[in-house]
This record gives sequence, structure tokens and C-alpha cells, in this order.
Amino acid sequence: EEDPSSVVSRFQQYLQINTAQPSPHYTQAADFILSQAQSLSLETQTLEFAQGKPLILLKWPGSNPDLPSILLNSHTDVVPVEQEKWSHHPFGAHLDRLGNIYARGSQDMKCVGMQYLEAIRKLKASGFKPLRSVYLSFVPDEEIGGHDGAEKFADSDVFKNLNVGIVVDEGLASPNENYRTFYAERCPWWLVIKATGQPGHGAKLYDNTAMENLLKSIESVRRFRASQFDLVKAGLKAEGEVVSVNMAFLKAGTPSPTGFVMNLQPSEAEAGFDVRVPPTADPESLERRITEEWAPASRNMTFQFKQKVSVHDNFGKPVLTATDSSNPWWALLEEAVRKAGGKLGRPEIFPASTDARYFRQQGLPAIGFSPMANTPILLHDHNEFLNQDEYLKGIDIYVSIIKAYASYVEHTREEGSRDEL
Ligand SMILES: CSCC[C@H](NC=O)C(=O)O
Ligand SMILES: [Zn+2]
Ligand SMILES: [Zn+2]
Repeated sequence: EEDPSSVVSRFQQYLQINTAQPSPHYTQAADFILSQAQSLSLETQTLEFAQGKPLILLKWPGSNPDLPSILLNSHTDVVPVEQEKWSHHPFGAHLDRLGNIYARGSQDMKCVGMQYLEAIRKLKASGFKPLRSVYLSFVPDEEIGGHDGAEKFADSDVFKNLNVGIVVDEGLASPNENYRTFYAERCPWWLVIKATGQPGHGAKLYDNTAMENLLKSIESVRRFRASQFDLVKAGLKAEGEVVSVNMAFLKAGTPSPTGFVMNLQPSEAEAGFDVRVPPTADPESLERRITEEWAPASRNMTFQFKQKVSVHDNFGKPVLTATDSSNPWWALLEEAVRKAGGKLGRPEIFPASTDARYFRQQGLPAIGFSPMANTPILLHDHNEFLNQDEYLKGIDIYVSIIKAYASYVEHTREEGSRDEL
């Protein structure tokens, strides 16, 4: 058994590479991952779907190359930090007396990328030989939508030739003892609504001003938001099962050297909303709500989507991964986690977005999972940290998952028919 401090120190090295958007040090991260891969004798490939944004693809070849392969995905970029609000340097990877490792990316999701590699290190040391090929992808730009990373990768011929059967990607930390798993995610609809109206003197009361028109919409949005939030508060729905709406910006007024002109009612006003739609929701009814209540032309309003991810995949099905017996990978993962001593909660819909959607869009099953139990959810927050014991435990969880996945042989049904994966 290797000294755990060397395992933790490799995690710290990865965390110390500043890959924060909007100018991630991708080359440094790529060099680090490639050096890890070399020490593990994995096959390596560097793909560049966009200049300066390397995607590192590693392969542990299986003994039966005809079987669908396993893809373990992680993103190399992290979100920016407000450095002065951190108690430790966000790229210092400081290990405190409690064993907590502080760094941006410690939860989201450099932990997972390194845990995959460490799990393979352990499996190799134990003499394990995979039947199916195991691929690891380290992708850029997830935090800004993945368009130059996972999206192009999932669309590529390189990807098709990998013959992937199952994708594992990120999940969320769990404040209790149960790990969380995700079978789907909400679709981002980034909505901008714009009102126009009569300009005029700030002292006059009259109808159809841009501000009034916009405020009526905002009131309607807020009522809807409250109705959805109430379902969560009452325990009737999980966070990922309702539509969330949050205002991202408000833009109106006539600028002046000292701020805004105060006695002029502007002729235009705009608001932006981050809307998240569960794949199980009815998109038409939400679209109707937008055209009839949030941005009705009758109130001089228009709207535009800055981003609108479809709730359907390339085959017209809701973008979600089956958690029943039709998907053997799900039960395999659950069993593997339990065998390694982990407990699992009920599968959930991821409230935000991950790269997993690009793989699900191709019709592939993808499971979101980041093995962090008893851990506060600190992704995108100040003082993001992960405890070293939790990190080390997670490696053993992946040892168990990779072993189960890489040796999985589809069982022959009693009728004698073979299930297509
Ligand atoms: C829609 S692309 C943005 C992706 C981002 N992912 C993680 O936070 C998110 O806001 O969910
Ligand atoms: Zn992430
Ligand atoms: Zn993130």
C-alpha cells in the first residue's frame, strides 16, 4: 500500500494549477495529467477541438476491444475566485489540522479526475486486468458551457470510435452519510425579456411605460418562482424536479454623469433570468407561460433565449438515464459503491448543468457521481474544501466501480436473447 500522503500530495499538485475561467492554465494541467498517465502506462491522446483548449484522452485497453467501453469524464477548468474572501489561498491546496484540503476545484471536480487515476493506480498494482477498455477524458471549458470541450468531443468521430457504453461524470457533495447519484439534469434556459413603452416626464402617472410593463412580468415570474419553491419547501418535490427561475440582471434607466437621470421614464427596460427546466417537465407549457405571461406582445414585450438546452435527446426522448433494470450499469454502480462500504441516497436530477448532458444527448447512459459524503456543498463557493479521508475513501469507491464496469459481461436472458447495451 502506498503512503496516503503521496496520494494526497498528487491531488494537491493538480489543485495548485490555476485553471480558473476565464483564462485557465490548460497547458500546465495537460502536462500534469499526461505525466500521471505516463506513470500509469496508459495510452494518451491530446485532442484540440479549439486552439489552446486541450482535451486529454487516456486509455486503459481491455482484453476484449469489441465490447462497449467505459468513459470516466472530468473537467479540468474551475470557476473564478474572490481571493480576498478565502481563508487560505484558493490555489495553495492548504491541508489544515482537520485534514481539510482547501482549493478551488477540490469538490468541482479535480477530486474526481484524480480519484479516477488513483483508482487505476491501485487496480494496476493489484494485478487487475480490464475486459472492457476504460477511457478517461479530461475536458476543458465545462464551467462556460462545454462548447469547445465535451460538446465537440461527444459529436466527434474520435468519440464514436471509442464505442462508449457508459459515461461516468460529476455529481455533488452530500452533507450526510449518503452519496448522491444523478440520472439527469435540468436544462438551462437563459431568458432575456425586454419591455418597451412610452417615455415621458418622471412626475406623470400614465399607462404603458417600459418600467411598468417589465414590472408586471417580474411579478408574474416571482409568483411562479414561489409556487415552484413552495413544492420544494413542502417536501413534495426535490430541487431538481421543479423549474427554478432566478433573476440574473436588470437593465434600465438613462445614465447620467452622476448615476441615472431621475425625472425621465425610460422607453426600454430589460431583465435576464436563469431558468432551469427538468427533463420531465412539459416544455410547451413553460413556453406558453413565457409568451403569454412573462413577455406578452400585448404589453409591448419581446424575449430572447441566450441559451436553451432541449429537454429531448437526438432521438426525441427526454434526456435521462434509466435507473431501472433496462440499464445494467445503474445496478452495477450501486452494488459497487455498497461493496466498497458506501451508502447511497435515491437517484436525483442534477439541479444545474454538467457535461453529462452531451453524452446523454447522444443516447448514451451517463451517471453523475462525486464520492463526497459528510461534506458541505461548496462548489462555486468561497473556501471550497474536501477532507483528505473522504478523498481517499472515494478512490476505493472508484476502484470498486471501475472493477465492476471493466469486467462486466452482459448476462444472457432466460429466453436466450442477448440484451443490446
Ligand atoms: C449552461 S452552461 C453552464 C454550465 C454550468 N455548470 C456548472 O455550474 C451551469 O451553470 O450549470
Ligand atoms: Zn463541475
Ligand atoms: Zn462547476
